[in-house]
Amino acid sequence: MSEEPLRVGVIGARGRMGTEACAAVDGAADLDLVAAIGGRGEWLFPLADAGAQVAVDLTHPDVVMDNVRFCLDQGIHVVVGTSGVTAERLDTITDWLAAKPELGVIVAPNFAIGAVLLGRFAREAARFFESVEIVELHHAGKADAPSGTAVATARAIGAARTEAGLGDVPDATTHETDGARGAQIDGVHVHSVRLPGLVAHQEVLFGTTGETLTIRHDSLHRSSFMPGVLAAVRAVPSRPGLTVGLDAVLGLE
Ligand SMILES: NC(=O)C1=CN([C@@H]2O[C@H](COP(=O)(O)OP(=O)(O)OC[C@H]3O[C@@H](n4cnc5c(N)ncnc54)[C@H](OP(=O)(O)O)[C@@H]3O)[C@@H](O)[C@H]2O)C=CC1
Ligand SMILES: O=C(O)C1=N[C@H](C(=O)O)C[C@H](O)C1
Repeated sequence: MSEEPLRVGVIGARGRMGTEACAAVDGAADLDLVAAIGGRGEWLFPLADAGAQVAVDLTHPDVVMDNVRFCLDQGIHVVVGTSGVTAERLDTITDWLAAKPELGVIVAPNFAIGAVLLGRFAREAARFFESVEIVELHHAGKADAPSGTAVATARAIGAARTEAGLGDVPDATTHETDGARGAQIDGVHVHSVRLPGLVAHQEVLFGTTGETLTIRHDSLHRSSFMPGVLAAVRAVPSRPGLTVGLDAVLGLE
């Protein structure tokens, strides 16, 4: 006897990612798209009314935490793709989950397999190079800068550098225009480019004496994110607690 399809709701269904995610869920035989919450001004109650078991949040950093809270209160597992989920916010979600031990939340800064691999390769390379900078390039409609992926990558590199006992990256700049060196996240300079025509791209540039290593990932279409979205949706009911990143979901840990 075949299992009942998993009932899934998408929050931010009118958006670029939400539209694509609704189509992907709709096209999966083992998933049932039971609610599509368009965006601003729409109540989340249809998620609960439709009996959604998993909600996918693809909205905006300003509202993502309220959405997660709502879903957990309603007993719904959550897959968060929205950026802006800081370390402090992750702690808050962990606190919420303590009262709902049967529920799972997966926070995925990037659903694309290439981006997940880039994160792993960058972490591995970090200890061998005295310098590193990140350049992230996105479409002009992106609300946040730097991207959530770049923030996660910078943090992972910063942690790997600390673990390896590396000091600050060498930087002799003493005369600069504001912003010329980008943002600094955990000691890593991060530069954000916004251009119509782009989708989502990231380069990590490592440098040491006599050599550089550049690791680049390009999402050329939002379809690149969909296998990761579906994998997270399928995995979250059997992953109680908080999961950050897709590594474990994709069997990479
Ligand atoms: N993890 C990943 O792999 C990926 C993550 N993302 C992230 O997903 C998020 C969405 O991206 P994208 O689809 O491009 O963005 P869009 O702007 O295209 O869509 C955002 C959606 O969220 C809704 N929304 C925005 N603000 C609010 C609000 N204040 N209250 C309720 N709903 C709101 C919008 O509604 P309305 O139509 O009314 O404005 C819209 O439905 C971003 O944070 C982005 O960084 C994107 C790509 C991949
Ligand atoms: O807004 C986007 O488009 C993307 N957002 C995520 C991020 O902030 O890292 C993931 C990907 O880069 C696309």
